[in-house]
Amino acid sequence: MTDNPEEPLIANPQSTEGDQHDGSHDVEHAHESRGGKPQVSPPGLFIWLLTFSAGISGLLFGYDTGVISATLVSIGTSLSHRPLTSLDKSVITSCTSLFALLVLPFASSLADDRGRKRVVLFADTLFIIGALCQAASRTVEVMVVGRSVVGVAIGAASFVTPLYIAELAPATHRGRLVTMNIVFITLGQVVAYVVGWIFGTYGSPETTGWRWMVGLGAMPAVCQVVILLWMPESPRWLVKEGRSEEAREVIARIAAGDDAQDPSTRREVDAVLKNIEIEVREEAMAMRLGGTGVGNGNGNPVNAWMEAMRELFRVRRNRRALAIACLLQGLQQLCGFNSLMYFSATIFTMVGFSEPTLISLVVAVTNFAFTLVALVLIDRVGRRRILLWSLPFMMAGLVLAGYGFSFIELPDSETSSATTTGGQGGATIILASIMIYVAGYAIGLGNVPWMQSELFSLNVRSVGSGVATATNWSANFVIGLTFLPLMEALSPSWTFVLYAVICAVGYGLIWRVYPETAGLSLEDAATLLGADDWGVR
Ligand SMILES: O[C@H]1[C@H](O)[C@@H](O)[C@H](O)[C@@H](O)[C@H]1O
Repeated sequence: MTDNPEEPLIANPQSTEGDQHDGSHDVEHAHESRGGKPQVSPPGLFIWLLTFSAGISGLLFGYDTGVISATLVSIGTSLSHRPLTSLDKSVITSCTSLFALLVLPFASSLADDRGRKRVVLFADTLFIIGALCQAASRTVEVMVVGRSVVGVAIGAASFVTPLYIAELAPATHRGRLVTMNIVFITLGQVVAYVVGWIFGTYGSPETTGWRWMVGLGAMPAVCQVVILLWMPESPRWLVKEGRSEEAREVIARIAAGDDAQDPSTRREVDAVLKNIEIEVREEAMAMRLGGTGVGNGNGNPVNAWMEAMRELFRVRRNRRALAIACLLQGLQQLCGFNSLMYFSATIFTMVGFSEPTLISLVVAVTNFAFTLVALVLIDRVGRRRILLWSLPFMMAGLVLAGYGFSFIELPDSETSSATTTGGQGGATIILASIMIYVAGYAIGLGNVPWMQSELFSLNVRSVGSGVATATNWSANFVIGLTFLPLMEALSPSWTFVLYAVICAVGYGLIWRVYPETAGLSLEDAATLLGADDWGVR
């Protein structure tokens, strides 16, 4: 379908016409109404339940990344009987991103070998162990071990949850359901900031307050284990494992919101299953012809992973999918958003706000509120368009923040703990511009990169998503490490302008190479990239 350059690339999510002309029907959840007008039924209760249970991983991801800022300022001398040094703080913070990064190759190979759901359960076990380990820690070293275990859990969950949801979701609602995961991440960050503020203000931080903050992370993980035990595996993975009958049952349960006994629903189920089977067969054949072995690594997960990696770089459309996914994930972090997530209290102290932790809640709440807006818009507007619309707001916010900082007079060094002699006007401009920037980020770049799995064809979907997620965590690590030194070396104004320049470069690249994938089936979206113009037209 995608070879036709005249084809509309923003498939109307209210219509399935664009998906049906190649014989492989993408009729998920769409029907002809009496008037002959296609109708899309809302996702059924089951698919919402599934998304909700899978989304708890997002809540844990958000909570554990957000809670560290409050924890660090509450620990006092309760670890190793001494105050934390700057090095302790950096190691405690960054070991999480580092381990999130390191686990990805293993998580993606495990997801292919054992299934998506098992990886989510594996991550939960680690979330629980990591939370308890942190809460019980008496020394900095044990705390670092706890944060690293949580890092492994976050890395595995951040990669497999969007994949699991995308493979279960009907095409017409996929964007919205994957965005639900980001809603949970940003909600987790809001909860972490609120919990941090409550325990920091009203608890006894030096003794137990901070232990509660980190220990509470175990609770959602326990709930998720219980719910997920009743949830099915991804039908696409089941077909790949030769378990088509089980896959049919799952697809039927997903379609049951439309009445499973209805003949048109049964036809839908058959069509969706056939579509997946065709893709799995074609890919196995392509791998054989390409001389990359039998396509399953002869039963050895490491060989299978290596084969999939070779396939990822050998085939043009896979390389392109990878380039786009890594571009978006890298940009999501290099635009500087998480420097606000981790250091907003520091920034607001610097510009002279008296309640910096409360003000920094503005960042988390704006991020959450505009992720909800994205939830409504994403399938209607489309991924490419929403990015091209929101990036200019981010750039404007960053440049304006840079301008606001020019009113603030900082002492010569120590930007992190400085007080300001600047006027109220500068502080207000900075707060308003940061809100514009965060809103733009949450609508586009905060969630679109996580739609990455729809760019890849099935045989490389898991490794491709893994590499792209690794790009995200590497860039996250770099931003966390360089923000404060950059503020000192370049000045706050130029640091924010630098992030604006990165966004501008990203805008150009997205405009050039990122095609619209909204409303397409995962199979069609992956095919789009084979076109000469990268599918952008
Ligand atoms: O999509 C999420 C979300 O935008 C979070 O707020 C951010 O902290 C994460 O780094 C990102 O991956």
